[in-house]
Amino acid sequence: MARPKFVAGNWKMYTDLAGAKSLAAAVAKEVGSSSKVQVAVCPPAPWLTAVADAVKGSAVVVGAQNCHFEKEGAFTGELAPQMVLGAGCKYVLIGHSERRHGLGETDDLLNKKARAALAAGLHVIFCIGELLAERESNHTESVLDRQISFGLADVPPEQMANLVIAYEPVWAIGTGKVATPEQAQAAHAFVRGKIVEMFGEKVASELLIQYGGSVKPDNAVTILHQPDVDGALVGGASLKADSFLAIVKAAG
Ligand SMILES: O=C(CO)COP(=O)(O)O
Repeated sequence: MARPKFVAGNWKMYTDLAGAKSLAAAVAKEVGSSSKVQVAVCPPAPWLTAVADAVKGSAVVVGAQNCHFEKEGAFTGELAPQMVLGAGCKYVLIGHSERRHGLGETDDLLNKKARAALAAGLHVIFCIGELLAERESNHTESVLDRQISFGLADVPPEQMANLVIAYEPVWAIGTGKVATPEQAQAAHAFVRGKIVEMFGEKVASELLIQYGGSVKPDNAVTILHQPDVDGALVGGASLKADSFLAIVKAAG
C-alpha cells in the first residue's frame, strides 16, 4: 500500500498570538475537513491551545516543538508529554537540529524524550540530519546511523506506527540551499534501510520519512516525489499560508 504524504509546518519561535491564530485558520480553511495529504502545524508552545481551537473541525492537526521525558516534576520551563497532549496536540517534534546543536541535546536525551512521548500517546516527528562538515567528510551515513540507533533504541516496535522521521540536513535549514532530489532520496533510502535492520521490513515500509531544509513551493514537487520521500517538514515557508498550502498541494 502506498504511503500517504505528510507535510508539517515548524513555526519555530515566530508568530504572535493573533498571527498564529489567523495562519492556522487560513491553513484549516483551505485544507478542509478531509485531506489526502496529512497536514500538521507546530506553533510555539504558548499558542498551542489557541491553534488547536483554530484548526478544530479541519483535517489539520497540531504539534509541539519539544517536550520533556518526565510526566511532571521540578523542571522549570519544560512541558510534559501529557501537557502537550492536553493542549490539543497529536504530534511533538523531537531532536530538531536547533535543539541538538543549538541547545546541546544528546542522542541519549532525545531517546528518552521520544520514548516518553510515544508512551504518553503522542505521535513523534523525530528529526535527524548531518552538518555540512560531516557531509563533506563523507560521514553523512555514519551520523544518520548513530542518530537512529541511539535515538530510537528500545522504542517498542508497535509504537513505531506513531513515529515519523524527518531528515533535515543541517546545511539546508534556513539557508536556501536545498538538498538535491538525489541527495534526499539517497539519505531517505539509507534511513529506511536502517529501520529495516532495527525494526524489520513491515515497520520500515510503512514509516513516513519527511525531508526538511529550505523546502519552498518551487522545489517541493521534485523532492516530494522521490520514492522514499513521504512529505516535508517546512520552516520558513510554513509561516505564510499561501506558500505552505502550495507545498501541501505539491505533495498531493
Ligand atoms: O528546520 C526546518 C524545519 O524543521 C526547515 O527550515 P527551513 O524550511 O526554513 O529551511
